[in-house]
Formats: sequence, structure tokens, C-alpha cells
Amino acid sequence: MKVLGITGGVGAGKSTILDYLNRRYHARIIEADKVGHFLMEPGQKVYYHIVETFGSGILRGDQSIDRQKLGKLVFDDQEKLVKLNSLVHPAVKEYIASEIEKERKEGKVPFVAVEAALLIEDHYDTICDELWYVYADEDARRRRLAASRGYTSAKSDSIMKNQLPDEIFRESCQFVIDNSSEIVQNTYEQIDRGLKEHGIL
Ligand SMILES: CC(C)(COP(=O)(O)OP(=O)(O)OC[C@H]1O[C@@H](n2cnc3c(N)ncnc32)[C@H](O)[C@@H]1O)[C@@H](O)C(=O)NCCC(=O)NCCS
Ligand SMILES: Nc1ncnc2c1ncn2[C@@H]1O[C@H](COP(=O)(O)OP(=O)(O)OP(=O)(O)O)[C@@H](O)[C@H]1O
Repeated sequence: MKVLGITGGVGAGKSTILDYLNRRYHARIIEADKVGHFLMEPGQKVYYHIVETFGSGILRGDQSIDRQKLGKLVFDDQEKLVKLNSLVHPAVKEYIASEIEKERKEGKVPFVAVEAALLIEDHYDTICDELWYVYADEDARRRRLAASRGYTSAKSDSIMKNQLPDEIFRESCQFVIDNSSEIVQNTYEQIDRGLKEHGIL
């Protein structure tokens, strides 16, 4: 059972591709963002450490972490982002590695696809057979993030500036998917080809 890592900048289309891998190929998909959100819920592994570090000002009335507030804090302050990453990333990677092991034991899925913007920085090459880079030009990404999530251009930029540049993604990955076209079928065809040519299936 192969493990495919899907990476790329914010809004490049990683989740869209994961959804296709699940629908078309019945891959088990794991989204690191979602794992991170889960581990931040009250009572979960990293909740207490985050509240201790960033203070109760980031909490909602029901004691859950207000991620929008936390995001505003960290995406404008590199030091705080590094601190948050150091609390969240090891727990997320450990959780994902254990899910992969479960799938390996059960042997029911053709492959696993793990998705995150930070697969390269966090050395997911140690648990993935290949890393694939999803590219879309920055204007398309800003436009899509504004339309689907209401992100302002400034918010998209504040996230982008904390992510790796295009050339590092290209150097570090084994396959590049260009998701700039608005015709998503073009993207799906690249995936179909990549899966065959790279022996993932
Ligand atoms: C800052 C947080 C609270 C904002 O939460 P929110 O729900 O508003 O946004 P979401 O998690 O969907 O992130 C939006 C996008 O920002 C980018 N992003 C998230 N974290 C990071 C980071 N540490 N560095 C660079 N980009 C990041 C990703 O492209 C992501 O898809 C959250 O992103 C977070 O906890 N980040 C730190 C942990 C992390 O890196 N998680 C992602 C993979 S483990
Ligand atoms: N080829 C495409 N044409 C038009 N819209 C697209 C295309 N690909 C993705 N989108 C849309 O762009 C938005 C961002 O895509 P998606 O959520 O898949 O990005 P992502 O890389 O997973 O983002 P994040 O880094 O935040 O996790 C979504 O609303 C999605 O439907």
C-alpha cells in the first residue's frame, strides 16, 4: 500500500484533488489541517498547551479555541507561528503515522493520500512514498479563496508569505499537478496519468 503526500500553497487545490482521489479511486484521505483542528479541541492533545502559550484571549465563550483569532495572531508574527507549529506539528504527524499503520494492517484501501501545505518542512517524505506538488498561479488562488472562504487578498498574502516558494516545492516533489485551469477535468487527467506512471495503484 503506497502513501502519497499531496502538498502546495494555500488555495492551490489540494483538498479538491484529495476529494477526487477518494471518489474515483477509493483512497483513504487524511487532511493534516483537519487533524490539527481536531487535536486543538478542548480535551484533545494540544489544546491545553496552546491555551497556556497564547492565553485565554484566544478562547470562545464555550472554551473552544477561536482559530480565526489565533490565525490573525500567528500569521502576522513569525515567532508565534513557529511556536504554534512546534506544539501542533509533532502531534499531527504522530496521529497521521498511526492512521497509516492502521490502514496497512487492515489492507482494505488501494493507497493513502495525506494532504498538507507543510509536508516538506515537516519531513513527511519519511512516511510518504512520494510527494506531489499542486500548483496554481497566485492570482487564481487569491480569487478562489476570496470566492469560497471570503479571504481578503491581505489574508491570502499573510498565509502565502509563510509558505515555501514555488521553486522549492518543485525541487522537493516527484510530480507536479497544474491546477490553474478552471476546467477541473484537466487536473483530474494529470492525476490519472501520475497514478499510473508512478505505480501508485
Ligand atoms: C492558525 C490556525 C489556527 C488557523 O486556523 P483556520 O481554521 O483559520 O485555518 P486553516 O487551519 O484552515 O488554515 C488555512 C490555511 O493556512 C495554511 N496554514 C495553516 N497553518 C500553517 C502554518 N503553520 N504555516 C503555513 N501555512 C499554514 C494552510 O494552507 C491552510 O490550509 C491553524 O491553521 C493552525 O493551527 N495552524 C498551525 C498548525 C498547522 O500548521 N496546521 C496545518 C498542518 S498540521
Ligand atoms: N481547477 C479549479 N477551478 C476552479 N476552482 C477550483 C479549482 N480547484 C480548486 N478550486 C476551488 O478553489 C478553492 C480552494 O481549493 P482547495 O480548498 O482544494 O485548496 P487547498 O489547497 O486545499 O487549500 P488549503 O491550503 O487552504 O487547504 C475551493 O473553493 C475549490 O473548490
